[in-house]
Amino acid sequence: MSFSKQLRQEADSIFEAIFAHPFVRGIANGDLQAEQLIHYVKQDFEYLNSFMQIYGTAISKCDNRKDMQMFNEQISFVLHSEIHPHNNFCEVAGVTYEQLQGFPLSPSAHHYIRHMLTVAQSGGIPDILAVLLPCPWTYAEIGKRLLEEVKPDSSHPFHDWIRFYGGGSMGITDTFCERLDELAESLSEQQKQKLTEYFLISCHMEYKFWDMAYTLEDWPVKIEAKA
Ligand SMILES: Cc1ncc(CN)c(N)n1
Repeated sequence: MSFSKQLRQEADSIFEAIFAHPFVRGIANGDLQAEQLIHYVKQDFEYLNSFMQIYGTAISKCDNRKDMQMFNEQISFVLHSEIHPHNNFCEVAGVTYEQLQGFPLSPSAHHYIRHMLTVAQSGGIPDILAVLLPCPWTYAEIGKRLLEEVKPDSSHPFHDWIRFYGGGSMGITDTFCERLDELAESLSEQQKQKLTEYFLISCHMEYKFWDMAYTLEDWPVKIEAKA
């Protein structure tokens, strides 16, 4: 079995928990509250900014143009395409996208971003692929499942979101998996164990990110903004 298939198998219970999470069920049923959508977009805007910076770190560590191109194309995807699902949530919540930008991170978003940044700064390309993969992978599978289950028409509030993530092929997930499998061939079992740990923590953090949005997670003590 390929290394990426092993990763997917090890993470299966986390993927299933994500599919069953009330925020994901809320996308299927179209019954999320405006504040939950707003909290999600505020946090995800910052998350995707950091994600692009991590792609930049990955590019600085590449030793060939093919890998550089792979990461570079993903920066463009986030900048120019991944705004559509955010706009879908904003429209349903009745706010503009611009109103939701520049907010501080909530604990789970902070934790997830710091996890990816630490691995990206200390590791090489295999480490970076392992820590980033749950982001496209879980969303592609959520999208596919919801597309099959809901078969949303244009009257479904999250029609655009579901079609965006579920409509394509596995796209970048397959590309990242293929590259990771190639690189894993020359890694020791110990190194692969470390990559597995990075991957599983990111999967757990994908779950926590949905939970953060659903519960409107915030820091336990409020600090008054300075005048
Ligand atoms: C937290 C999170 N994970 C994944 C995705 C999909 N790129 C996202 N927008 N946000």
